[in-house]
Amino acid sequence: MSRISLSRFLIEEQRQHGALPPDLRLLIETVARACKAIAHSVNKGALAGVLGEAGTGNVQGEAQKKLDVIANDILLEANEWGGNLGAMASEEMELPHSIPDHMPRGRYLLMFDPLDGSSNIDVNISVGTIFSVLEAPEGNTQPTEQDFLQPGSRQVAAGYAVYGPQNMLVLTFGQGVYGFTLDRELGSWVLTNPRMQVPETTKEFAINMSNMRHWEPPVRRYIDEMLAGSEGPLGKDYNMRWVASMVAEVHRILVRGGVFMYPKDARDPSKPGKLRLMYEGNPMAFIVEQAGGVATNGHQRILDIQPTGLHERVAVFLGSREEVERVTGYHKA
Ligand SMILES: O=P(O)(O)OC[C@H]1O[C@](O)(COP(=O)(O)O)[C@@H](O)[C@@H]1O
Ligand SMILES: [Mg+2]
Ligand SMILES: [Mg+2]
Repeated sequence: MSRISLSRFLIEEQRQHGALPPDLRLLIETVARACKAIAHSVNKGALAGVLGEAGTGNVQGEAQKKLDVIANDILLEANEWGGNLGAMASEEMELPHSIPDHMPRGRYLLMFDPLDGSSNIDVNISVGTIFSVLEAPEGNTQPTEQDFLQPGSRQVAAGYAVYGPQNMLVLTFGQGVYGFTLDRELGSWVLTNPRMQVPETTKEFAINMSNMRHWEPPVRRYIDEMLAGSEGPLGKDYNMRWVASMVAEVHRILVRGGVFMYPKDARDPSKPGKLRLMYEGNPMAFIVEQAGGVATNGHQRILDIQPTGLHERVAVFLGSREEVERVTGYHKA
């Protein structure tokens, strides 16, 4: 079988669909290279002394793990010299990081969650990287935070890497979703999952059930109905999974279907959810929609939300069409 590397795939994609400008292709290659370096650190774990706390906090008041900081630095360094970016924003940085004057600049804006699911690092469960690419407003060579605040429907590319039993990279440019597996010996990403599709129906859901008492009535109703199984109104038995790494949950849903939820809850009424819109909600919503699934905040399509802040939170319901439409309908009822 002839193997299709990421580089070959990107060049063919450019030729066939014309949807992939050369500078975007190079940007994706740079991010993919950075993810390979992050995979290397994650996979080495204790052998490289990268487990445990960094002893610092991020802008959102969360304690940073060593690997949160390492992954952030790897992405910054790789992309600073890539020549295709105006600025980068990250979960781990309060403000956007502009490309310094002496470095080559480009027209794109890159956002990332350098290490998603960090609570799983020290227990050897899958973690990942999530990224989203926007175009800077035309002619703007010094992008500011304001320039990042575009709805997710304007993303030109999005993807995630999952560092697990296999390291995988999943990408979309708005022409379907493609998955690559890292060949660790050769160091190359190889196309293994062309045209990934989320099955329309499912019997599997993912939610942190320990938050049940804080949920809003539509979410309680939906979960109660699923828990009632074949004796309840939905007429089927459901299974539940909760990895606590959004990348791992979304990857499972892309492979075998399911519905993932992190709803708004009453613990902090000022926040519309736990997950971050710009570098968790939007890229995952773009990927899921491109794979035939649905992604909403319970009320509207995530990709239609007009962001107001770089680290804004969002409620997330995503995955198999039938289930996401059902729970979204309950919010509207
Ligand atoms: O610990 P909880 O409340 O179940 O939250 C788990 C969620 O938090 C996250 O870990 C947030 O990501 P970070 O590790 O990047 O902060 C999601 O990946 C996951 O879905
Ligand atoms: Mg995250
Ligand atoms: Mg993170």
